[in-house]
Amino acid sequence: MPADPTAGQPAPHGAHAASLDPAAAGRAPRLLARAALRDVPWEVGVAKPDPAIVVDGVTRTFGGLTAVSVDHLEVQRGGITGLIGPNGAGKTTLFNLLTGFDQPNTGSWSFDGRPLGKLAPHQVARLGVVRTFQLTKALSRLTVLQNMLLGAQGQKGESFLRALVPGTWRAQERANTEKAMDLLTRFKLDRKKDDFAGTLSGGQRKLLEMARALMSDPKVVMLDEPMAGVNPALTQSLLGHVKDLREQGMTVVFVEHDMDVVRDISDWVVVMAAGKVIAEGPPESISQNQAVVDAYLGAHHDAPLTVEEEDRVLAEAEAAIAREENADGDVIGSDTRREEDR
Ligand SMILES: Nc1ncnc2c1ncn2[C@@H]1O[C@H](COP(=O)(O)OP(=O)(O)OP(=O)(O)O)[C@@H](O)[C@H]1O
Repeated sequence: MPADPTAGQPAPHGAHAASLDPAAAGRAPRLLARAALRDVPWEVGVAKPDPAIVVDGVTRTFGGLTAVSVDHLEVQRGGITGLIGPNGAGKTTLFNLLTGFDQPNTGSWSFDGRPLGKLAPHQVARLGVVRTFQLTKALSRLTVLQNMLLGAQGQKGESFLRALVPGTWRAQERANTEKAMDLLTRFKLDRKKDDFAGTLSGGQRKLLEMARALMSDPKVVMLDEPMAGVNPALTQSLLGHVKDLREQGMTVVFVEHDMDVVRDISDWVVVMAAGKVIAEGPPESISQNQAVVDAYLGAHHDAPLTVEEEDRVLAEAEAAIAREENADGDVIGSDTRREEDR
């Protein structure tokens, strides 16, 4: 736990009590984000010094299943927040709700103090919150460049009056194309600009989707499993791009299953299980958290066990076997089970 006297005491929700450490001024955004969160207690629903997104009482049920039930969650501005949890924990559903792709049964949430509930995805995007999808939504029959231009905000050509003044939208179109090409160059997709998106590899599509999300100059970028299905060479490049977003002052929330990736890039980690937030804290706090270990083991662990988890599971199995041996004295039978366990 942090060496902070208030640790263990939940800060009042929505409080902007702590300000950025003045000594941190002039530091890199990564260090600023870490410094801002340094003294935040590792508690579910804890207030952040400068929250960009605040979620209150959001629930979403499908029939009898509660997919999301989040009492209170704050996302620190300018940091990278990793959202993790076993399969079916409610991560994607929460993303869908926060970005207007789904509607909750109850609850509210805001960005920069502005309520976002009931807004359509394009309205949420216009306010500066954009997302990518677990399965990429790049339109295969459009070229890479056309996909990028679809991501641009405020297409002046769409307005009837402006369409009467072609010069206005031509200038806008030129500016958008220039911006798209800059982004494509940054994401090393510029040479593919005229290829159909459908011909790109899985990893290149992920890059395209991230680049397209940036066309609208977002303030918050929500990435749903940006690394899934991406080959190792592109993973490094994608990771670099996610870190870049923070360097440019954006707030990033991303869903990820690979704990090495989560540890590498997150300033803060939020863990969901069965729709609820069950833990939050810096990456180093998460693997020690019993509720998190239990949630993953309960979900039959879709990711490889850590060495500590493996040791714990083996120790528990050995203790159970020893108990059985003591109970019925059937040493030979137990030894057989022991072999099977190995
Ligand atoms: N449209 C839907 N209709 C019915 N049930 C749904 C729907 N969408 C999600 N669910 C259920 O809600 C729960 C949460 O799903 P969700 O996809 O949000 O989990 P997740 O944490 O993103 O999982 P994963 O890591 O596997 O992507 C799951 O039990 C899922 O089956």
